[in-house]
Amino acid sequence: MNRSVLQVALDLVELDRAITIAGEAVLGGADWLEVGTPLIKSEGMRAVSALKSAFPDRQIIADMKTADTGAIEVEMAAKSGADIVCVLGASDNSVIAESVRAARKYGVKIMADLISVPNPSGRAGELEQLGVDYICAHTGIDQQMTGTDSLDLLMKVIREVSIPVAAAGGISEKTAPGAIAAGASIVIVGGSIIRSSDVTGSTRRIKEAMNQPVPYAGPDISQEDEIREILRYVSSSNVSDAMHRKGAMSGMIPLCPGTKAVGKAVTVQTFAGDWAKPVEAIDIALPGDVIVINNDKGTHVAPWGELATISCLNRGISGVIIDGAVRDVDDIKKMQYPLWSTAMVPNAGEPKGFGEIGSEIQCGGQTVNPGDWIIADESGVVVIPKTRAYEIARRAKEVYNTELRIRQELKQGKTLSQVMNLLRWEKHS
Ligand SMILES: O=C(CO)[C@H](O)[C@H](O)COP(=O)(O)O
Repeated sequence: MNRSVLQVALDLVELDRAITIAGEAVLGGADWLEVGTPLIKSEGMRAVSALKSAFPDRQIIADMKTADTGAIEVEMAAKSGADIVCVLGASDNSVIAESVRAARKYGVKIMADLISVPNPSGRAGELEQLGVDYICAHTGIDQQMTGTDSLDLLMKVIREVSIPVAAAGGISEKTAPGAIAAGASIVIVGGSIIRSSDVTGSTRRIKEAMNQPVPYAGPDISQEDEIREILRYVSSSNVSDAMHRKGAMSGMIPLCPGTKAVGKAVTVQTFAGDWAKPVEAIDIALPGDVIVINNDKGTHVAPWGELATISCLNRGISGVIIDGAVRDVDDIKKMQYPLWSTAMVPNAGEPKGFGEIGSEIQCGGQTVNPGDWIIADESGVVVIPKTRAYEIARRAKEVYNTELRIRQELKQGKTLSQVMNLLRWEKHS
């Protein structure tokens, strides 16, 4: 292969949307079109034949992820119009050999996907010996969320084979030049194109980036900075979706609607409005943190007010969440400080010094540990366990991007029910 190829992966579940998006991607310069595994599972082989009929001059890749019955699956895909059939590189050699035999018989090519292969560089060489036509160095979507890097895998396998290698897994305009510089002949892009509100523009930008290969220097920000960057633009609702509806506090009212807080939790347990520990937490918290307080169900007396809020502003604390009451509401509203509470009351407590800073607490019905991430906006407050914060932030970004595309389709006149094909996907008992 002389020139690098952009393969757009149509990882969708609706055929009509896949064809529309494929058309937009082709306008932007997509060379090859992949019928993604979710589309094949949802629509079957008719998705392959429909894509081939709609785009007869493009190579159509059927991402079957075949793990058994290689000959049957390759025959089905080939007879439906696929030019290349994707099988799992981790499959037994007998499956690969049968797939290759069937591919030769029906005049199609085999791409072997290295997803989850324990020894990718060794296996890539074996797959070449078994006769596959392309190797795909692929980091799966769930793996990407935990921070696995697809270009690391590409670099491990590229020198092990002489057949063309494809790079796949979260590739974007930023990382595509690195894939080409590392030697990929094919760059496979799904999410960065199909979830874009401007599919044609995103495809064009990735194609242009592929023409300027630059060695990949690894991620340019730390995981913690990436979490903060993502949480600043996604919403608490996006995060709740990413957490399968877990993590939302109940009864939290934003004192200053329109404000947002994002940061790591500094937890405070206090009792009956005792404001000593909440106020001491301001000195312990770092700029960008969020103070999360449990006032042990006391709503008749407030552990927080205006002066504490001024102190928080001065220290750069990102926000305050109180399972309990706040007072001096008018003054805090003037400051437009990000604060959520379950109640308001004028009574102040006493600074007695009971309670604890930095222990596990309950807040709005959720368990919060120090260092857990908090995102709070007008819809409410969501707590993200620190052990999954990177993964959840990246999944929330996927939710956000998916909604960008759906919003675009709504603007074009479709109803939400039509875009989501609700009637088809209703749950059957
Ligand atoms: O095969 C796939 C998932 O199993 C995807 O098609 C592949 O990972 C490319 O999509 P993305 O760019 O979103 O990772």
